[in-house]
Amino acid sequence: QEQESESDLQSDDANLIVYLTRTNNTKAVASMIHEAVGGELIELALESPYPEDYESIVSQVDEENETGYLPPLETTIGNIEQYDTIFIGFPTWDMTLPPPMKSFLSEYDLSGKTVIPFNTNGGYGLGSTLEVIEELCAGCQILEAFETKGGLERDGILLAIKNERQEEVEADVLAWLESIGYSALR
Ligand SMILES: Cc1cc2nc3c(=O)[nH]c(=O)nc-3n(C[C@H](O)[C@H](O)[C@H](O)COP(=O)(O)O)c2cc1C
Repeated sequence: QEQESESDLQSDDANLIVYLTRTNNTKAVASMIHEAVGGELIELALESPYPEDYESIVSQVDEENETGYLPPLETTIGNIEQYDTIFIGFPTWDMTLPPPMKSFLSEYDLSGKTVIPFNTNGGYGLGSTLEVIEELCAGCQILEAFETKGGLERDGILLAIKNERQEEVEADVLAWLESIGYSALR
């Protein structure tokens, strides 16, 4: 798999960029970070994918949040100990952290690592995502998060981070990386 060959190529690199995306806005930001800082890029996939239909996913996520259900991940990350820094990317769902990212943080012990959140949302911001990350990530050093407006599936806006918007977000990402102490590799 691509993920494995990437890890071979970049085995010296201690960054992991793991992200969840549905309509590819968060993926666009993940790619920008990857291009800038290198490392391994992994998209989270579920054993049982969410429904395509928007209303159906909204009610499923709502219920998962209420019951605290952690959907099993299909993605496995071998040898997580090798990474010092883990960028975690996610959309805002239901004004909180999406259940699959809760699954990831619950499944892997990231204590002692630097965790760097990044997010896209429909314009309502981070909600309680950072508080949930703090709870699930005891012993992590959590750096300042990146947050930007992506799509708004409710209103039929899917991938919004493209064309001029992509350039705008890229400039913001690079400025943020610099502010948290990363200078871009390229
Ligand atoms: C199930 C679901 C719930 C969402 N809830 C919110 C929300 O509470 N607040 C918000 O600003 N955007 C919300 N959105 C919009 C997404 O955060 C936004 O479109 C984001 O850019 C999607 O990222 P992606 O393209 O990487 O999937 C929601 C989207 C979905 C699919």
